[in-house]
Amino acid sequence: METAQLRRIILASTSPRRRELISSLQIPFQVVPSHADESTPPGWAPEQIVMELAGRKADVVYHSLESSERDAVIVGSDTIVVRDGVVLGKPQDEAEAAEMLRSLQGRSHTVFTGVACVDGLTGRRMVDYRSTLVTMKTLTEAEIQAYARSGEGLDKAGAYAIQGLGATIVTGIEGCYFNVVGLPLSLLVDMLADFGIRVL
Ligand SMILES: Cc1cn([C@H]2C[C@H](O)[C@@H](COP(=O)(O)OP(=O)(O)OP(=O)(O)O)O2)c(=O)[nH]c1=O
Repeated sequence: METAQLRRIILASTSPRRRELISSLQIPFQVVPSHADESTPPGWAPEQIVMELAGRKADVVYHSLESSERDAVIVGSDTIVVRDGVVLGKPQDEAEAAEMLRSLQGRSHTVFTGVACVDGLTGRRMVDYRSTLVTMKTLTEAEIQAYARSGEGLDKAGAYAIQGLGATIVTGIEGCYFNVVGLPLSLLVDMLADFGIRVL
């Protein structure tokens, strides 16, 4: 019997989207919310930001584990939206959500998600990222206001949710869809395989 299959996965996240996405792997996992500091110095490249924050989220949970809980691989993840080199995180309120949508509509932007896996037993880490190009249709001011008012984008990077009503304002994507929703599953599966966890 492969001992590898006995390893647990801990998702270091408060995000219901990530929980839902990881559940599609059909392997058992546990969720432990991670409250890592999410500030980064100015001037960092998008991929550097998301890999650092994904790593921090996984590390916080790794360091909180009792020694008896260590037979696990801890997964952390972070998503940002980047338009013309400007990093957009989550909007503070409806007004900022509308402002973000105004800057994203009628053009393309890139969504970056970092993924970190930490071996709870050895502390070995692996961090990587994916980027996806998203094109949004041209929106009227009334449509921007209506979407912002829906509240759907308030806890999402870039103030929209491609998996929700936001699907109606996205005209196309290039790259991994799941990366936009917050967890690039094909990347995660490759990383987990490196830690001895096989999905297929
Ligand atoms: C662009 C986009 C982002 N998002 C989400 C993914 C992330 O959950 C969120 C970006 O915030 P993150 O800080 O990456 O994650 P989080 O705070 O939701 O969860 P945690 O740090 O505890 O893991 O935006 C969507 O759900 N749909 C989208 O279309």
